[in-house]
Amino acid sequence: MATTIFIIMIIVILLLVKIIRDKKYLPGPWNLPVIGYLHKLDPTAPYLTLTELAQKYGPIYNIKLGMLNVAVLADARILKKVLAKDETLERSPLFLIDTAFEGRGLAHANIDLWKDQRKFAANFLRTVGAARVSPNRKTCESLIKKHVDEFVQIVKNQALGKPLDPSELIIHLISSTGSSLFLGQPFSLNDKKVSDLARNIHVFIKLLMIGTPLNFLPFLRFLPPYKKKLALLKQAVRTGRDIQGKLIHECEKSTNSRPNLLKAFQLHISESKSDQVYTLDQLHRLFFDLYIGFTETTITSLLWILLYLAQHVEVQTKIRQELFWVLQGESLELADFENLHYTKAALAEIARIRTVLPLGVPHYASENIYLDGLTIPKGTMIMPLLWGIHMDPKVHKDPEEFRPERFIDSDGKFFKPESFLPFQSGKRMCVGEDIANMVTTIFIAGVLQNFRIGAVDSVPIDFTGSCGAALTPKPQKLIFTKI
Ligand code: HEM
Repeated sequence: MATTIFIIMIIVILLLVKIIRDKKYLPGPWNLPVIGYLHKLDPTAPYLTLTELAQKYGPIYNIKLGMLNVAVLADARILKKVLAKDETLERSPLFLIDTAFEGRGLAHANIDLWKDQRKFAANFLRTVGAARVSPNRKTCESLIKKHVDEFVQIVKNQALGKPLDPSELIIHLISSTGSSLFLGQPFSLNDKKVSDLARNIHVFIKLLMIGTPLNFLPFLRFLPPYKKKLALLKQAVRTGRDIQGKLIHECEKSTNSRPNLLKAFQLHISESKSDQVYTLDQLHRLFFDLYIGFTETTITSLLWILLYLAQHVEVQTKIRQELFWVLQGESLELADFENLHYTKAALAEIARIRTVLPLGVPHYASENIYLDGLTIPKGTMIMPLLWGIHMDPKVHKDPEEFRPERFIDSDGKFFKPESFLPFQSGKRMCVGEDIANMVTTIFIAGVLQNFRIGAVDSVPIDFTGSCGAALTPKPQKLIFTKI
């Protein structure tokens, strides 16, 4: 009996020490054993629950999701400091993500593979002109323009003045731009494989919601609803790999001389000392990651852009006027971008008010992180709460108001405040920032030089969105009329 009481006392003391030690680290709400704070996360909008907690506990706090410690960072300055450290380069273990990516590819690759593949991907993007410093930026610009022109022509010919849900056309625009860019092949409008892949990715990303309990409590996979979800995810991975296998195969057979991922990769297969990295499997996974990165985020961005422009006709007018003055009747060139201050401000405001990745892409503390007197313990998931940063009323006044002017300085020029981080920061920040900005700018210019965008009469635009890994707008119709 005395031994039992002694053991219980030791356990209680150890638990108390742990609780006190945890409290010393970061503030945060009380968590239940095993499930942590999962029961309180809004399953459809976890970024809102986490932003409310930031208002209560401050811009850096700790919660438990399942058994995993999570440091939620809702302050841009702190987030940048944390992501600048080599000890936070790794991705966090998350059951669904690990099941889908198996530590390979690029975006969720284990750290050694990531170092090599990140360099490879950055070089490849430079080669095809999809980077800020590249001799081939003009080629990339023409490629995007060609696809945007195609979009404009289809709307003109088939949907002018009629209610149109633009999502299918946008999916086609972006997925064929992505294929041209990564595989060097322009795919025809009738090639369903390309947009099927993007559609499949959309399903996949919806299933990959970071806040889902299955990510933190893998044993749930044996219960029916989660079992079904896991089966759907595995099916989406199989379908995706099947379609991309066909695309890569077509690329292999092609006589096209444009650079492509396959050629670049094969060059490494012959030069590489390690046959562990440059394998066919890794090529497929890398293509998948680049394709996901490219399609899901830019499709989502373009849809939000159309909805916000449709709601704010005065912003359309200002962008059109700016394009008129800067271009003077000529067509848009990359060199013009730096003079399109209002256009860039409008695009930034849309990226702020509807953050495409509201929970960012989490990292992981592989060592204790010491910062401004705070400690993030080794083994903690680092969650960049991008929504919380972009909607913080202390840094973005009246955050729910759509106001491009907040990105214009006193000289009338576009400026990027520190608290605007749609692509995160640090060594692992998005590799596609530059190409994403090229696509959105060329798109907005192409569309507004040809159309006035409006809501369908008496149907209010729905800005709520639905949240998987990305926050995507709900399907809805708009009207494109001739200017
Ligand atoms: C509006 C468009 C986009 C947004 C908002 C966005 C956002 C992000 C964010 C927040 C990350 C996580 C960075 C980190 O872990 O610190 C990321 C990573 C990544 N993005 Fe993007 N992205 C966009 C477009 C693109 C495009 C066009 C590509 C394709 C070229 C791309 C490819 C990737 C890849 C491969 C990663 C993983 C990087 C790594 O782990 O090293 N993204 N993106």
